[in-house]
Amino acid sequence: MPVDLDHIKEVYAEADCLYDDAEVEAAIDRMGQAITADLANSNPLVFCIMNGGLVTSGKLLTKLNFPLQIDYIHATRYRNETRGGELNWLVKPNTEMEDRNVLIIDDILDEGHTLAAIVEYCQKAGAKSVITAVLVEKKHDRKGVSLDADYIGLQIEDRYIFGYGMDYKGYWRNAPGIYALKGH
Ligand SMILES: O=P(O)(O)OC[C@H]1O[C@H](OP(=O)(O)OP(=O)(O)O)[C@H](O)[C@@H]1O
Ligand code: HPA
Repeated sequence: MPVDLDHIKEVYAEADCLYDDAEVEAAIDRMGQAITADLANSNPLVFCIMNGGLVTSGKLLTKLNFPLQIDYIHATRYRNETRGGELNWLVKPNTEMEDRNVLIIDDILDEGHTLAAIVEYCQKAGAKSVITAVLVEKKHDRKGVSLDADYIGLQIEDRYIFGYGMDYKGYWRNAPGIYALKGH
């Protein structure tokens, strides 16, 4: 079904800004400092989880001023909807991770299924350690798995959010802050 761009624009205009650009940047700075303190000598292999993890990965990686390698994984569970379903692996990792310290970067830990499946995949592929960093963690009691990320930028209330990589119907990943849908 074609997307109604007027609706997409209206959603942005009416959304509540939960964290503005400066607040999100400060959170990414803090994550960068913590990760640097812990991983600077561990030669990590960093996986960006596409698509949502793109913006957080790009911004965070420039704060990690030490030797590391980058690859990506493309897995999706929401497929431009506001409710998740089966995890669909579109691109599995290409870089050998046997005996590597793996750092996974994603935008959001919501019900937890996506991150849990990716962590398990990396562990089975022989990673020495699997460390996780998410820009936001959503607080609610609908967690599908019990999984805490190692680095969390911001805590978010239980609303559907977009911006900084997170989408509403495939749009507004580019929004310069974290916004919640009106009434959700
Ligand atoms: O904790 P969960 O409930 O599993 O949700 C978190 C996942 O959902 C989003 O991905 P999505 O499936 O929307 O794909 P996208 O990254 O392309 O937006 C987000 O980027 C996370 O990867
Ligand atoms: O609240 C959300 N917004 C965007 N993408 C998401 N993926 C899981 N939860 C969300």
